[in-house]
Amino acid sequence: MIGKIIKAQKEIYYVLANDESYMCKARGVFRNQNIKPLVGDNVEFEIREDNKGYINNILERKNEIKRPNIANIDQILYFVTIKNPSLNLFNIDKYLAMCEYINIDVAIILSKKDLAEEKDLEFIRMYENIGYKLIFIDNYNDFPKDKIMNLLKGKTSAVSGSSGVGKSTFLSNLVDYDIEIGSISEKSKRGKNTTRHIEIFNLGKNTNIFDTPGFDSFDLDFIDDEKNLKYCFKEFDNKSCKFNNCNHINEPKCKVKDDLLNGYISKTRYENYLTLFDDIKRRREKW
Ligand SMILES: Nc1nc2c(ncn2[C@@H]2O[C@H](COP(=O)(O)OP(=O)(O)OP(=O)(O)O)[C@@H](O)[C@H]2O)c(=O)[nH]1
Ligand SMILES: [Zn+2]
Repeated sequence: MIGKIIKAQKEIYYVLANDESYMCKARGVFRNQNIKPLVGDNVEFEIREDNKGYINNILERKNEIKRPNIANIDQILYFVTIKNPSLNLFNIDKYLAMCEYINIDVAIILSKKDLAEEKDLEFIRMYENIGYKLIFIDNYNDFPKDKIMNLLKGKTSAVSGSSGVGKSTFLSNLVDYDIEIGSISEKSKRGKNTTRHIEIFNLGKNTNIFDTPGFDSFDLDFIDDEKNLKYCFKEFDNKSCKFNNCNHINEPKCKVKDDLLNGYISKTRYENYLTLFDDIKRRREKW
């Protein structure tokens, strides 16, 4: 059978297939090859006579991220707030660059919109102009469930963002935590001090969401050469400069700098690009 690992706890993997979940172990051969099945993996498994499940094969991964270590993410919902915690455009641009680099779609969720004033929201609307999906939510008084379900439909999504941006509250608006896992009904043990396992919640046919602790803190160590950063800024036209390897910094006849002067590219985005460029370069040179 083929299914998807929706939860891993110790050495037990819960595999969902045809709306049924099966407890499986990974075959020893994985351990020998130092391969660990991940939550999100699509796998071939079998149920043997003793009613125990065994994962025989892991299907090719579309992608994989660390912290938490999960696989096959179709899209990330990246949570930001204007206040509590306050907006940090540099972190946003860094995060979006990472998503572009590893080629995962990302939608921006502006959470706690009740705490934001209209003028503050302008900064965030800029990302919509660049081409990112953007949804405003208020988890308590104005939760746009239809819009969110529309965004999630048919995909496996993961939630991320800094601590305190409302990720857990968001998930509790979507998911009934009394979920059934095979015959075992489990009350999810969330809360600050409980150890958490990684889990996928099924929200409908082919629609899943990872319940994850978030992975907002990361280094740009994923980009090994600053020359690749320009491809991680969606709105940069990398084809129209005088030099085709233009990094859009000091080169003459640069289309990106023209676009900046004309206001098509935002000043903060461009400045964050320069800072990230230097960070990556400095780290590379230190190696
Ligand atoms: N005003 C307002 N407060 C919210 C909203 N959503 C969540 N909160 C509050 O913000 C605080 C943090 O919410 P959480 O859902 O725990 O945030 P989190 O992103 O899961 O935080 P971590 O678990 O630390 O990663 C809580 O006190 C929530 O009650 C919202 O839409 N508006
Ligand atoms: Zn250029």
